Amino acid sequence: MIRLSGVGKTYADGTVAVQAVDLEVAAGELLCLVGPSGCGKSTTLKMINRLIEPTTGRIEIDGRDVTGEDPVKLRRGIGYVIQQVGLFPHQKILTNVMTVPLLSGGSRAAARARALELLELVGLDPATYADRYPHQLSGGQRQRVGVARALAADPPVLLMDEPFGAVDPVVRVRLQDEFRRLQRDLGKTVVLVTHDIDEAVRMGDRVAVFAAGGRLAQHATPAELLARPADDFVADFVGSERGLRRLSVTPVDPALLDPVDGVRIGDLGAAIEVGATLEQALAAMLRSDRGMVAVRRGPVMLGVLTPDGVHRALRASLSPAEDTGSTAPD
Ligand SMILES: Nc1ncnc2c1ncn2[C@@H]1O[C@H](COP(=O)(O)OP(=O)(O)OP(=O)(O)O)[C@@H](O)[C@H]1O
Repeated sequence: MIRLSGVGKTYADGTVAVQAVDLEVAAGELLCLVGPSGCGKSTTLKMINRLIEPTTGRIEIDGRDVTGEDPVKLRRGIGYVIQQVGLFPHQKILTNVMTVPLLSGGSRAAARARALELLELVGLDPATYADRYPHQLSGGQRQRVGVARALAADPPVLLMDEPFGAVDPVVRVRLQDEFRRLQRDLGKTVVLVTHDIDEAVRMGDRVAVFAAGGRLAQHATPAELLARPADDFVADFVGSERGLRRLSVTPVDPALLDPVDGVRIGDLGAAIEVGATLEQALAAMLRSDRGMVAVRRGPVMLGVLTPDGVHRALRASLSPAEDTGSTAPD
């Protein structure tokens, strides 16, 4: 859906912000751009909606070369969410969300109905919040309005620059989870910039790690990135806790469970649903103080997961080519 081919940006003063980057984002996928300060993440994002013109390369959305399009029209079809939400301070929340549909020529009644629906969708009760002004909201609530406003024109693509940067860690995790659910439900294609590796691996279907000088160091799924960093820079950036982080991005694999037969009911401890991550499985084991946890799909018991099973699941989550530590067949 979005394809960057050899896209680079050198600013007028000679600063190389982005070096020939190749990236693809499939329809409905969420890609996180992550890396240290000044490595070209925002520049890359802004080249997609032509707030910044690339010096080299080509950007396509749905096969259309966007460099040939009218930037204003292009931006109406691409939602944009930034950290300082940029709400109009003297307009009510409802009016703020209605702005884009009105600009696109929709009727007032339709824009209003859509805005009310979106406020509901992002978890802001319209009865309470629609008539408030931005300064009467908390940072997290303003961020939700920013997301509602970006969704108002129903764009297939959303670009987000540190969208949850201004809120405290607890609210941040909640917003991340809620947004991820919303994005999956609505099937939006999202490119999200963050400097936080935890946010990147938590939210991204794929993660692009940028290094100094706008070099794309690695583009991979969170599990691959944490298991096999491409070089020392990425290994350092994902941190020494990457082993632990892998637990939170690796789902429980039903094929790797031990059979439930022969396990005494009293030894089973807690039960988790099959979609859970290994981190949630371990947390359940620790909570129930047992060396295993039952895994079920609805009412059906699939098997039990043990710490050894967790280890096997981590090994199995690597693609065969990457699993250099695997034993040779006998
Ligand atoms: N208008 C400009 N003129 C010259 N250099 C610029 C300009 N805008 C950005 N830069 C430089 O380009 C590089 C990349 O900047 P960019 O904002 O894309 O980085 P970033 O990864 O988003 O950083 P941060 O996480 O700090 O926001 C930086 O070295 C920055 O100083």
